[in-house]
Amino acid sequence: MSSLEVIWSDLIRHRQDFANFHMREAFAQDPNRFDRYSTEMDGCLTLDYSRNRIDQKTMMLLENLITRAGVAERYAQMKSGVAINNTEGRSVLHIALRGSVDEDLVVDGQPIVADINAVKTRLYAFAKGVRDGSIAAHDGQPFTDVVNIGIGGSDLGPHMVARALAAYHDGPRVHFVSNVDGAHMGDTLKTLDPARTLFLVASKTFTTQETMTNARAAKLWLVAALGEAAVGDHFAALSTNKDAVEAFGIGADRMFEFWDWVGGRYSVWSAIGLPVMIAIGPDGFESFLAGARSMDSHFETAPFRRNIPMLMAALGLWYRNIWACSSVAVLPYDQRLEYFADFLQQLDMESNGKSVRTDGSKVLRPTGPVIWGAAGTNGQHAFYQELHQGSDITPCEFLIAAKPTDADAGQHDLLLANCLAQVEALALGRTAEEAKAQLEASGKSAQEVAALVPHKVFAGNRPSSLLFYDKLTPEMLGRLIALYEQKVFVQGVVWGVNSYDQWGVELGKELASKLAPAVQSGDRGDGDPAILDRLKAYRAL
Ligand SMILES: O=P(O)(O)OC[C@H]1O[C@](O)(CO)[C@@H](O)[C@@H]1O
Repeated sequence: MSSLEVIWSDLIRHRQDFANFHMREAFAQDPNRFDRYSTEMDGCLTLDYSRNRIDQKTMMLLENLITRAGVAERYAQMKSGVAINNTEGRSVLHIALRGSVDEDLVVDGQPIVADINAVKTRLYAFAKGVRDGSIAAHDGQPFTDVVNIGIGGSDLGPHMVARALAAYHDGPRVHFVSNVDGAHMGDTLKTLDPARTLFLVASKTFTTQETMTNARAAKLWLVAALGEAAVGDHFAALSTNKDAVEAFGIGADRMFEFWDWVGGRYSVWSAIGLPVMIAIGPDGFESFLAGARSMDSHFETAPFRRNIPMLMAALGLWYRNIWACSSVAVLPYDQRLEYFADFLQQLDMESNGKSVRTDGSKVLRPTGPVIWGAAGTNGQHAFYQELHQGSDITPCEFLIAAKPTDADAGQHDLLLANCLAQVEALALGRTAEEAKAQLEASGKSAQEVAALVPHKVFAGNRPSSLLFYDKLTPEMLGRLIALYEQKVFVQGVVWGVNSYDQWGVELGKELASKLAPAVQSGDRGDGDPAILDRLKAYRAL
């Protein structure tokens, strides 16, 4: 058995030590449990993981697992430009976009830091121009609205970030259209004036069916109102595919490139961040990058028990592989992080939702869990019932700021109280005695008490971690995203998968492209007859 498998076996055996574990007793017996199982970074971000089914031995075994899996070695390879995305023969260097690699790093013969800086200079100049009106619409007047057309990594990152940083917007309004459902574009355009609207076509490949269809729809809408001559002024492209951008009719001066070594779901730090640059300005974007850079350096240098991404990855492995938890709930108590779980869904599930290892052999144990969640307190009134009393155990990751971004009328105190109450309730639960006492105090008869007690008992002992941050600034958001990117990296290395390809998305894309002409023309073509017959039936409706 390999040394890694020995640690896995130790972890499986160690689970039995928790047969009688309850967080209630763990806290009662150890007044220092919070100090023992929490850590902070730069005085602005704390991870409290004390409400988990863990003890010192768990943490020691998980640290061994991560060390033996070669996480540090893999990260060194990633940083030096080794093509760790082996199925696509690509380096993985999104960390370079935030300045976390050597200045003189050369990839495929190119000094990439110089390339990054050159494109960033152009992006910032463009963003500034759009913001101050020096880059104007066809009629010479400033743009008031910017529509980003993209999907997946070319939408989720910038959309989530733009929403999260709403308090810092001082540029034109930004909108995001992703779905090929015409209602998405239609509803967005209804609110806009073509003369004042700039479109950013965001697509790494510039071939994605949804994005190209939506981009053509936007072009038709614009041309119908302003004429063909306006297209050059009202469109820009964010892509790695120069030829396709030119073929669409967007000039080289309006194309902002990025590179094959930036994965779609890791691309918000690149030209794909242009809508954010326009909304909050280049200085704000620099802070966003700086936050991510500080998380990268923390990840590389902090010892395991103080390393926030490592600890979160370790806990995820513990629950996924030893406790067979199939999902993780991400619960930001921050309305502006309402798209955070959607973003993490792609980041985590497209990265680690894999069944084969980098060498093509089958994975040995379950990999990436389902990631889901919603902003608190709304989630409390939707799915928390299941979190507290459902038959599955779902580890929860809570996020909350110490301070609100805007002054409020005391709402933030209530938000914080709700968040802490949930964390507490999940961990401690409510015993039958407590439920009984409460019911008796409310004047219920003995019969009613007996009938209600089973429903009022909360088992507790439900795991959660809490990320407590100072304030949702661009800098903090950069830290949080990089934290999750690094967490996903660590788990991918331990499972032995390639976290940077996404072949699982391809089959559906291929079939949709094949079926599209048949749907459009009604012709059976060479598609699956069963599907085509069903299409005919739909059409007849
Ligand atoms: O930026 P593109 O090339 O349009 O791709 C969009 C998205 O499509 C995917 O390939 C699959 O959803 C993602 O990895 C990517 O972020």
